[in-house]
Amino acid sequence: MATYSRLPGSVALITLQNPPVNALSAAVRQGIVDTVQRALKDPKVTSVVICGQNGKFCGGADIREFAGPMLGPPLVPMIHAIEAVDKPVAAAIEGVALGGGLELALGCHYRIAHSKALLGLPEVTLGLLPGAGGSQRLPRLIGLTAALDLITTGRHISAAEALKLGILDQVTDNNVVDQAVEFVRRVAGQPLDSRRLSTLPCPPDVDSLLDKAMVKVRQRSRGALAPVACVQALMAAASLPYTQGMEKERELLTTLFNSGQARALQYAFFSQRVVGKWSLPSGASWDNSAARPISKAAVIGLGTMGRGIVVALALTGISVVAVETQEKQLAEASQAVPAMLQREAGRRGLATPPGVISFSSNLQDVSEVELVIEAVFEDMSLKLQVFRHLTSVCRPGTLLCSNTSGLDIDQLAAVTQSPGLVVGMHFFAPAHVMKLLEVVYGPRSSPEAVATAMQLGKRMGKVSVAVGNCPGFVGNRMLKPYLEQANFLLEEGATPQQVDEALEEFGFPMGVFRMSDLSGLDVGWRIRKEAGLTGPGVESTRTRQGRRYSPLPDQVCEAGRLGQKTGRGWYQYDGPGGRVARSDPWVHIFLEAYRAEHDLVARSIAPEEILERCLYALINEGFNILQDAMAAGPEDIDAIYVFGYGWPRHHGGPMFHAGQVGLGRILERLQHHHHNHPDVPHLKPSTLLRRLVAVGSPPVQKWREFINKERVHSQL
Ligand SMILES: CC/C=C\CC(=O)SCCNC(=O)CCNC(=O)[C@H](O)C(C)(C)COP(=O)(O)OP(=O)(O)OC[C@H]1O[C@@H](n2cnc3c(N)ncnc32)[C@H](O)[C@@H]1OP(=O)(O)O
Repeated sequence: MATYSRLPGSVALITLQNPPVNALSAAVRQGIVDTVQRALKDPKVTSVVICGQNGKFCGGADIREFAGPMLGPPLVPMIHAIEAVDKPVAAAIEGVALGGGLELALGCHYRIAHSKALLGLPEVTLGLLPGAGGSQRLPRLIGLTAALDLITTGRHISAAEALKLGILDQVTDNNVVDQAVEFVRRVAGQPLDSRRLSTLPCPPDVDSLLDKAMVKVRQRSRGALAPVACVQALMAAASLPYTQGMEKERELLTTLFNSGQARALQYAFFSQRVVGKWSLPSGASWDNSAARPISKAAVIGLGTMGRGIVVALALTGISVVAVETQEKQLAEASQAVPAMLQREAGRRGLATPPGVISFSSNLQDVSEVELVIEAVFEDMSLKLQVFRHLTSVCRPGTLLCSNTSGLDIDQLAAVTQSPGLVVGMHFFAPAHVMKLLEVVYGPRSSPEAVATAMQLGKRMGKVSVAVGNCPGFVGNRMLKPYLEQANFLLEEGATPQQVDEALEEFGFPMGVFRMSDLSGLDVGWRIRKEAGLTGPGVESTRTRQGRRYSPLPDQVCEAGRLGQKTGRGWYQYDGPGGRVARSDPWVHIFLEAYRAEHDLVARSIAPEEILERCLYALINEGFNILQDAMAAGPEDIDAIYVFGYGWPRHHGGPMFHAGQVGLGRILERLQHHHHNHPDVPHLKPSTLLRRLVAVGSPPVQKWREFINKERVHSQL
């Protein structure tokens, strides 16, 4: 709703009230329409201020309403009515003015903001465009270049930047409502024509800026509809009168609204919030578990991951003891880390935190910290050694975390004096940049330890997801069948390029083989060696541990082709460290020889089969994970894939995508592929998938409840 009050001196104050962010629900829109009418009719009122309750102007349209039929007054005429008022109307912006919230402010004649306010048009991130006139008013106010940037990236900007761009008329450190009231009193009676943005001319696109932007946007966000529609709306603003521009805006918005992509992106928005409210099968959650405050931490091992973790911690203001026992590595890290910290702080617009990192080669130096993150090589015996040492040097009560990407947390906990204080904190490279953190709880991890790791993740700006302790946890466990299928497809006749192109066309920033070259083929090789699947003494067959196995990646790695770092992998590069992947005749000859050796006849494989085999195998493992209670719900898996594995956000995440494709279809295709490849257990449809199909394929939002019920009745 919106409340109305008349302040002394003939100013009407309209306050939006819809906690927590004053989203423009039907009730709020009705409230605005009614109160604006009231202000218009009241002869004693000479000017109007619109503000939001509880320090937040407005977080935009109410996203929850998008799923149902449109009720209440529509936004566009509501904003037009405000713009048409013949008394000055000012938006008093505190907290946020985002999406429809900023569009509402653009309909006001003046905009005054608090210096800490954030403004933006993030609709593109929800699969939409600023469809309440924002795509037409903003370029009229700040020009095409700046409007293009804000609308196609959806980024939030500070009040200072908004003032510089011309979005705001005034910024204040004081009470913003008081300032806005004073402002409108001052301007009351002045002509308003030039303040009505819809009546101003839009600058023309003289340098084909928008054509160039369209090419860039299509390249950058492969397959995503909203960024393209945003540019089209700006093209309309630049070339058509306002009314026709608005018609185009509405037409584009309708197309986007009805697209699966908008639903996927809105689901992704809510998933991110759902996973923050973690809960464990034991019933532990934020409601009953308190996080410990952490001000001093240590990181053990200063390879690529360890360095990134040090930077991520330091950026939060935590003092970090960075330990590396190899002198050469320590010397390199103590040069590299401060530079990384400075770069990352600059990228985030922060001052470099002074002197919070100390470097050491001595493990004894961690004795005073409250939390340790071990980031040594992915080798269980080495990690056990580190944990034994830590438990003897750290003071009682220190949280011991491992950055393992898939090893058994419980085994590590078992060698410590307080197994309850051991959790996994699985970062993704580069750890100071990537948003995802898997917080891995073992059977003995205490709720307090999980809460502390989740809270620390939040402080570092991560999307932290609590996951159970199983080989590979959630992300890498699902990656295994995906990678496996990609290798099998090579055996059957595909090339690395064909596989990568199909996946990149789907929307992944990089296909599986390009990704493997980037991370290094030795990484996977070592994990397979640890699992007893490859290495000296393992027989070179295509069946290992009772299932089909492809030795292809082992052989490429053993040929010294480790990927980008050696200039050769599944592709060739200009040299070691090269970034541009080119097809390599060596790989094609190697694949032909391999197929001949194993009597495999190459066949032509369609992109559809590539996608089905890779993605459905991965999705199937997601169902197994839910069935095993290693993830609390499909949102957790989807957040992991969107934030950590490059799953295209406009496809929501693997589990959401399964629902979009249709669970019946996924089941049928898995059955088909499993029938053709009975020696591949990952293609055998999971029991949970079968159960969901049997009960009529409920929407993804209902799975959590279904799984819990099935578990109670021991159906899973
Ligand atoms: C016709 C088309 C015209 C307009 C289209 C639009 O306006 S689309 C909406 C554009 N707005 C946005 O994209 C803003 C989305 N919200 C945010 O970015 C953040 O929530 C915000 C406002 C920066 C606040 O962040 P904070 O970290 O403080 O809180 P949190 O994100 O956890 O949100 C708190 C709860 O509010 C819910 N929520 C936030 N925004 C909206 C919204 N626009 N509609 C509905 N609900 C919203 C959010 O889900 C949280 O709910 P909870 O139940 O507590 O999880």
